[in-house]
Order: sequence, then structure tokens, then C-alpha cells
Amino acid sequence: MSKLEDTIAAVRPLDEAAMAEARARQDRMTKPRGSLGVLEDVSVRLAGLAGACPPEVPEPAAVAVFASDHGVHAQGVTPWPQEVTAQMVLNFLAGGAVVNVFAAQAGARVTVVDVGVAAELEAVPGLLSHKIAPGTADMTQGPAMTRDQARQALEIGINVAEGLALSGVRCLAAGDMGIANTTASAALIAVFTGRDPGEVTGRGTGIDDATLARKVDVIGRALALHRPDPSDPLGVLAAVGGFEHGAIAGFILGAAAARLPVVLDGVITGAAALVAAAFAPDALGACFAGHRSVEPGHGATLRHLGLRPLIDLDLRLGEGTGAVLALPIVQSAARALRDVATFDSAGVTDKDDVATLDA
Ligand SMILES: O=C(O)c1ccc[n+]([C@@H]2O[C@H](COP(=O)([O-])O)[C@@H](O)[C@H]2O)c1
Ligand SMILES: Cc1cc2nc[nH]c2cc1C
Repeated sequence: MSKLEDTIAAVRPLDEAAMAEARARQDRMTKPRGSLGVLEDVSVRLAGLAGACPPEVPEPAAVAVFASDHGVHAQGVTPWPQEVTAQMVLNFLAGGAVVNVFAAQAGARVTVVDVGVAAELEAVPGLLSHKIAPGTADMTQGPAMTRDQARQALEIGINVAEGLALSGVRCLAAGDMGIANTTASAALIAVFTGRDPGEVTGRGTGIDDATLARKVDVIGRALALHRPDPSDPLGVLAAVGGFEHGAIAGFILGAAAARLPVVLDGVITGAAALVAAAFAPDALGACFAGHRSVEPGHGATLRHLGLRPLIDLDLRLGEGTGAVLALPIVQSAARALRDVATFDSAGVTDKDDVATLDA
């Protein structure tokens, strides 16, 4: 079997016994039952992923930013020139982007991966160079990539997740950089959620009404040309995806196979999670939605996947910024499950142990 098939086969459901133990422990912690809300669910899923209660606190963390360019840029779907992708890669490596600053605050490492940036970046120190091609092809003219390239992208992402796990990282976060990639994201989302392009296409970096109408039309034409079959995720990725979508989908599969949590970012990582879930639905057990992006396709994606965003701050940047902001929430959920005293250990009276007047 290939790396992709091996990894898919290694993705297993969450451990029900550990989750039951975590739910029971949450109910014995010195707080009213349910008062940690969504954090209780996060802690239960972390226990299920680790197969232990309490699980280790997931740290240290690392965010991997997958960068690539898009042939569909030629259709005028974004106001930004393609060279900004490469320029931002250099900015990530110099430590000057928003994701670097948020990662410093969260104590997370930043790894930058070139999976298909159009510009030459071979000799750049610190960059993981895995360029499949200098950008995808224009999805309105033919498939964005070959099936073989789609598989390469997935396997690069799996390898990056495995490498970070081997280096001792215990919590992964996913990020992206790619001018025009909200077009490919909306196309993937339309295919996997079955929604119309008009419902799931947004303004990306910021486009006017005329450009938005063209973007929706471009996606509609690409879908009419390829008629992608959602039960063939490799085919969908090849038809309308980006190299970074494939790599991020692989990164999610690699995290799930290694039973490490992976915190997702905005609409691009959400679209990639749809691809990953189409290969291995149980991979969603490892996924935590860091935030909800302003992009309409992202809300639709999270609802489709059944993932609840941990923060909702009108972000629409990408780079992994929303994922990194959510890292302390995921880590705090695990730490609370491990370190908060129980009613018994702290000698605090539980309301259920109080004798009632008529008892
Ligand atoms: O994460 C998001 O939800 C998000 C929403 C809008 C834009 N972006 C970022 O903006 C770039 C793509 O925007 P666009 O308009 O060129 O398709 C790409 O680098 C993304 O990381 C990201
Ligand atoms: C400047 C800039 C920074 C970004 N970071 C992620 N996507 C981006 C798009 C642009 C245009």
C-alpha cells in the first residue's frame, strides 16, 4: 500500500471508554456540572484521541503553513498579484507575519512549507521545499492538477505531520497561504456540501460586487466542466483543489493517524478537512475548529462537518492565525481535566450529596 492508503488505514475512531471516563471526571470536578460548556466536549474528545483519561496536555504545539499558487488567478478572482504568495512566505520565515506574532504569544513553532508557489524559492533557509509544480493549472480550462499530483500533495502533508510528531510536537495547527485560494476552497466546499457556488463563495481578501459575481461564475463553470464526484476525493482535489488543500488534508490525516489533535483555521483548512473526511471520516475526531471565518463557505463547512468553532472574531486572514489563537483554549481544556480538584479530593460538598428537607 502507499503512504496515503497506509495512513487512511491507521485512522481509528475515538476511544469510547476514555471518553466515558472523561465525562464522568468532568462531573466530579469542583464546578457545577456542564459549566465549562464546549471545553468539556473538547476535553472529552482529547481523552478519546489519546485513549486515556486524563490525556496529556497537548504541548508543545506547532503550526504548519502550506503555501501554493493557483492557475485560476488568471480569471481575475482576487485583486492581489500572485507574487504576494512568495513574498508572504519570506515574511513568515523572517517572523514578521501575524501568524508568527500569534504563535510567539501561544508558544508555538511555525513551519513553512512550499507545495506549489509559482516563484523560485529553492535556496531559502528554513523553508520546507516540496514544490509539486509552480502553481496549479486554471480549473476553468482543465483539471487544476493530475491525480498523481493530488496524491503527492496529500503525502507531503502526511510527512510534515509525521515529522512534527517525531520531533516531539503534541498539538498541530494548520495554516495556508495562497493568493486566489478562496476560489478553490469555495469550489471544494460546493462539491462536498452539495451547495450552490453562490451560497459558499465569499469576498476572500476583499473584492467588489462585480468581482464576486465573476468568482461565482468561474466556480460554476469549473464545476460544470469537471462534474466532480464527492465519493472520489482524489478526483475532486485534482479537478478544482489547490496543492495546499491536498497537503493540509494529508496533514489532518497524518495527525489523526498519530492520534494528535489538529486545530483548523479558516475556509481553506475547512475545505481541506472536507477532503480529509471524504477519505477517512474518523479523521474528524482529531480536528478542532479553531475559529469561524467570515467567509460564508466556512460556516457551511463547519456545519457539514459537525465542528463547533472555538472562537468567532470576524477573522478572514488565513496563515493559521485563527488556529493558533485557539491553541490555549484546547490546551486549557486538557489541563482542566487533568488538574482541577474533584469534590472528593478538595472536600467540597456536591449538591447531589446534600440531604434534601423531605429525605
Ligand atoms: O482563512 C480564511 O478564512 C481566509 C479568508 C479570506 C482570505 N484568506 C487568505 O487570503 C488569501 C486568499 O484570498 P483570495 O481573495 O486571494 O482568494 C490566502 O492567502 C488566504 O490565506 C483566508
Ligand atoms: C498581505 C496578505 C497577507 C496574507 N496572509 C494570508 N493571506 C494573505 C493575503 C494577503 C494579500
